Amino acid sequence: MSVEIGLVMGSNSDWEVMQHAARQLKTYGVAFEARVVSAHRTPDLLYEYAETAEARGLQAIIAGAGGAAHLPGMLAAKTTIPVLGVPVPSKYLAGEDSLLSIVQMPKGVPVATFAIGEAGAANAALFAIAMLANHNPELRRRLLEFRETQKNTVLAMTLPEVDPL
Ligand SMILES: Nc1c(C(=O)O)ncn1[C@@H]1O[C@H](COP(=O)(O)O)[C@@H](O)[C@H]1O
Repeated sequence: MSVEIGLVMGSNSDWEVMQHAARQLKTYGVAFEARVVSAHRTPDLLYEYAETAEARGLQAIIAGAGGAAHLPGMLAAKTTIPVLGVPVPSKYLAGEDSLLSIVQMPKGVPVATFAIGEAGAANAALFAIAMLANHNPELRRRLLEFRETQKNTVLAMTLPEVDPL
């Protein structure tokens, strides 16, 4: 199966968070490639990655980065393939810097921005899967199945009794 989703991150230190995207994609059997690409440290590679993405058949790029997280925005600047940005928690500012760097794009260069951390990484993958599911009934069926399981998990939740004061 040809690769459909690009999963890129600014450093291998982002993997602990970004693996949650990889695991979702793998669960749904979506072919993806995981790469380290940095706008700051490997700008030429970033250009090459973005410029070849369409020809290589990528349907979306999930890009995670922390701190001055320019990777998603620079990818979006160089390709019209949808870019889904994941703010990776940073050491000193807990990922608020990453979030603001990714979400505050200038008009005309969109990046779909997700939550900070592993929920954002997992949701970016689920969003990419939902995009693919528009043309893939089996993926649509599996997404609905997942939502049903998730709903039943919540409905089965119980809360502890409390003692009176
Ligand atoms: N934000 C970016 C970019 C970029 O946006 O191009 N390249 C690396 N980084 C981020 O720097 C952080 C620290 O990286 P190191 O752990 O390698 O020092 C990572 O969260 C990475 O995403």
